[in-house]
Amino acid sequence: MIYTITLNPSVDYIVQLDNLKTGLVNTVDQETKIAGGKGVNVTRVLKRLGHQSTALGFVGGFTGQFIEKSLNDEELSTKFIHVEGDTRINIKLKNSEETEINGLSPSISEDYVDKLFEQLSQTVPGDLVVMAGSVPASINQSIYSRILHSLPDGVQAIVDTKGKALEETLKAKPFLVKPNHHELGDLFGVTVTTVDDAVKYGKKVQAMGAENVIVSMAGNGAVLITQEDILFGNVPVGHVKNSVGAGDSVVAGFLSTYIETGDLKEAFQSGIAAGSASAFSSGFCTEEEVQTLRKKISVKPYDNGGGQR
Ligand SMILES: Nc1ncnc2c1ncn2[C@@H]1O[C@H](COP(=O)(O)OP(=O)(O)O)[C@@H](O)[C@H]1O
Ligand SMILES: O=P(O)(O)OC[C@H]1O[C@](O)(COP(=O)(O)O)[C@@H](O)[C@@H]1O
Repeated sequence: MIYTITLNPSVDYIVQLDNLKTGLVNTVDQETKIAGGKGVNVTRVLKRLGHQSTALGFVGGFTGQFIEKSLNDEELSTKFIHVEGDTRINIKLKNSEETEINGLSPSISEDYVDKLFEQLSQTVPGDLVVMAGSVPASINQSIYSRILHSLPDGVQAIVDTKGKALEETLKAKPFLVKPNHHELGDLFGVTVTTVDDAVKYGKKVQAMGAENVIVSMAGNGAVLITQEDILFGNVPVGHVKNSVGAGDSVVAGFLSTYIETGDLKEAFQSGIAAGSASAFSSGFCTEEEVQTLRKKISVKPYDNGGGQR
């Protein structure tokens, strides 16, 4: 079984507003409301790539109902824990740049966290757990690490988070983490701009405990650091329509091929393809789009001396 955990899901309110005038009344040009949050998006994309998973996490209020209904309409399996308060709304404002305003999550009491641990006690060796997204302020930032320690041997865990939650997670030795270059830089108080930087700081993340590390660098390619190799993959050229969920698609694309082949390099290639396919579409990637883009990506050993900067 595959489980995704979204402690902090969201209703993503994605608006196109080409000519924003601050301090005045604006009317959006286009809008979409979508059930989001990192683990939720991983469950969604996994299904598109032919893999069933169950979305776990906390939802509450009218926004929580919207998320559950949307996912059930998409025939995705969910076992959310219902909390008091409204699940947050995240505004994604698109014009010549993308501005994000993420809402506050509801307060989640320890009883609900205990319920999540109860659900996870059902996991068995061979299962995969994806923990993705921020940790609500009311929950200790070490929760992913606690979850990792609670899982039976033989359950592999992928963690996609940032800041303190990422730092804490590494101590519990996850199978894979996927920071983007901003999140990687923030962890060390530096700016990561080049592939060399991504490799340098990605290796530090590995030394801090992650077995494998993917550093995604938006349009500048991605790096995979495994126990044996350091690989670089280009991203295909295309028009980015909506990058919300592109990183989550990398995780889903990777996982989907990893389950099928057990091959990290193949999985990495699919991850990039899924990320770009989602970025190039107004919603999320389809399997066909991923297969098409996959052929345009070459994954090569990172060459310290050569032209991948
Ligand atoms: N300009 C782009 N061209 C092609 N692919 C892109 C572009 N921007 C993002 N992507 C795809 O989305 C993935 C994730 O983007 P990134 O910005 O690194 O992460 P996140 O969405 O987590 O912030 C990239 O690895 C790539 O596959
Ligand atoms: O939990 P966080 O880190 O605040 O992120 C939540 C946001 O990330 C998303 O999952 C999108 O993530 P990516 O663009 O990185 O794939 C949105 O659906 C959501 O609004």
